[in-house]
Amino acid sequence: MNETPQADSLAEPTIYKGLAGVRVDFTAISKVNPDTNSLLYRGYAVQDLAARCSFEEVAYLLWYGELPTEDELAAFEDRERSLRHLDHVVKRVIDELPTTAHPMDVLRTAVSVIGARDADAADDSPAGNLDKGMRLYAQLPAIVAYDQRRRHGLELVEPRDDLSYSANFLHMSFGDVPDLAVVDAFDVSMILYAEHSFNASTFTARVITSTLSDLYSAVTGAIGALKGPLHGGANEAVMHTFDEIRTADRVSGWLDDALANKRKIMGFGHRVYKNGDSRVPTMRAAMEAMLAHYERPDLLELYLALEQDMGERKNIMPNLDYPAGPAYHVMGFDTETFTPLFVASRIVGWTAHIMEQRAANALIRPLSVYNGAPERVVPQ
Ligand SMILES: CC(=O)SCCNC(=O)CCNC(=O)[C@H](O)C(C)(C)COP(=O)(O)OP(=O)(O)OC[C@H]1O[C@@H](n2cnc3c(N)ncnc32)[C@H](O)[C@@H]1OP(=O)(O)O
Ligand SMILES: O=C([O-])CC(=O)C(=O)O
Repeated sequence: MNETPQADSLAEPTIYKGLAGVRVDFTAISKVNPDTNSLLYRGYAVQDLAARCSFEEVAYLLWYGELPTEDELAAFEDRERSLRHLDHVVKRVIDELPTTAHPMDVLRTAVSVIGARDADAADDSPAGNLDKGMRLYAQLPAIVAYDQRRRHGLELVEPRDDLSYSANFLHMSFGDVPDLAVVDAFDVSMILYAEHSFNASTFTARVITSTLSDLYSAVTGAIGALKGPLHGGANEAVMHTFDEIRTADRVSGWLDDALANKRKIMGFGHRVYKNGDSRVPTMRAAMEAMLAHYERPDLLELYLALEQDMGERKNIMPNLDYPAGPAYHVMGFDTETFTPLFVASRIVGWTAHIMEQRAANALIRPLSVYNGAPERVVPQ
């Protein structure tokens, strides 16, 4: 595991397909430990942060390296609340897009527009990047909420500056603030999704940053990487799976077919965790609270049946997207909005990594082994 590709003999190079098991850099932002099934953000266990902190405190922690004092938190919250309004040009551009466009494409486009309108887009100083990160963190909820509403023929709901990040996100999405239990469960999901070391989308952001490109370019690339169903797109795919299966008694037959057809079961498995995802117990508790709150025992039955059957047949455990999908569903989000919710949270982790990469940069450019046609002569 400590061997690097460079250590291989030139005669017989080893291919690290998918970069599996390769360590490409240090990071001080989070530690994923598959041996202990644990995840630390800046040294703090994620389940403790979810139990005791708000998403705002966790965002501050990931960016600044320490939890905020009371005064620091108040100033941070004030700043976030002051930046919540959807830019009118971004709204106009979104209005030009078909309502059939996938919300991840809308979000990617919106970030591009914000970047192209930022006169300081090229300022990649730590302060400049922190400022851009803060603006995106504050504005992505308005974009996600508005896009969902317009797809349902509903008007934009303006943000409220007397509400927390999560309460305001839900208010902009649904036009009212749900019970505190729902706000808390949503906040927990934001905390759990915020950061996960060198996952594919974060690595994409770091690759783009390594060329000295700007933060907006890195974030649009990361959104593209997160969209795929092997990564963030899995939370959406989990709900499609549930829609397909419909009831718990159909799980076994459905799984027979799916596995016989070599389908990947969305929301299960992980590149790093092989004995269960550190975040699942916390998200599962939040999801169970939501299924009880919205009186959906049928969905819990289906959830448990598929989890059990996958465990027994394949010994593959759920990842964070598995409990997040049904939780977002009962909260009232449409399925296509699930991965944009992931983006709204992960913007914090991505931008922390962009700043870390920028502070100790090396161009990311691995090697490949050519296996195409032998050298030949171009016909005259
Ligand atoms: C927040 C996140 O991004 S978490 C990840 C979200 N993604 C998903 O939920 C998509 C479904 N899961 C998967 O496709 C995979 O588990 C991944 C992509 C997440 C991880 O993949 P890898 O580390 O490359 O594992 P790999 O694909 O090599 O799997 C090893 C074996 O388990 C099988 N396997 C892994 N996950 C699954 C799954 N979800 N369903 C069925 N089989 C699976 C593979 O088919 C493979 O079997 P084989 O050896 O017989 O070919
Ligand atoms: O770490 C990964 O490969 C995927 C993941 O769980 C995440 O990005 O949250």
